[in-house]
Amino acid sequence: MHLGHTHDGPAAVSADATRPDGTRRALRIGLGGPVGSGKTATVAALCRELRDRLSIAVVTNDIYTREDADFLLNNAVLPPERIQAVETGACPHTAIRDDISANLEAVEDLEDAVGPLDLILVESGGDNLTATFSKGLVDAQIFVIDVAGGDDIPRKGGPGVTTADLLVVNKTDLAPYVGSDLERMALDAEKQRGGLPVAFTSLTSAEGVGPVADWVRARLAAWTA
Ligand SMILES: Nc1nc2c(ncn2[C@@H]2O[C@H](COP(=O)(O)OP(=O)(O)OP(=O)(O)O)[C@@H](O)[C@H]2O)c(=O)[nH]1
Repeated sequence: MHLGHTHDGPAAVSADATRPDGTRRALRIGLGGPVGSGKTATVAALCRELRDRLSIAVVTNDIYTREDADFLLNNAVLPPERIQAVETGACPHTAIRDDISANLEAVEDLEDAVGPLDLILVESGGDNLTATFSKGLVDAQIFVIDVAGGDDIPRKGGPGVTTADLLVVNKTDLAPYVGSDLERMALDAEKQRGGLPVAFTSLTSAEGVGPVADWVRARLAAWTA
């Protein structure tokens, strides 16, 4: 399936935006990034920020468990029927890039069960810097790294850092404690990404996810335009 997706920013939309019944399907946004960078925390914060105005569902990917889904359920960020867990049983990036069938099924099941939906967030299992989503699964992707992973990660590059539609550098509150230089991270990210956006976040406060929520709103506006 070719979705005609590009990295040109909010104007980029997929070619097959309609469901078999002719209604517009939800915008699908993937969140990937290294283990522990804050993907689940970002998903939870986005749901809290956007759920009053948008119809949202989430697909989580874990290797052998449903820990991320359980975290979202326990924190009641969405009703249980809006959260689906995929157990990848193997390298997490396989399920989001190579054999996306389980994830596609989860996305379509959610749309059938609780649709119509505006937005589906697909959270990848934690992986390394090379994990990216198939464009057959998501319309746009967010790559989440954190300052505690080292301030040289943007400089090192890799497909997540260089090509994700939005790069999130999370846990800025920890920068003074781990000696990370945020300005250097911003400059390196800018150099690596050729103008694609970067958001610095700290999810220790409720409004910390603001820049990511704004970016999602802009994508959604382009999607529904
Ligand atoms: N100090 C601080 N801690 C954070 C922030 N965001 C997330 N955390 C914490 O970092 C830890 C990992 O966050 P998760 O959201 O589970 O990370 P993840 O990327 O989903 O992890 P995996 O799914 O295991 O790959 C948790 O203890 C969070 O509470 C932040 O902005 N600042």
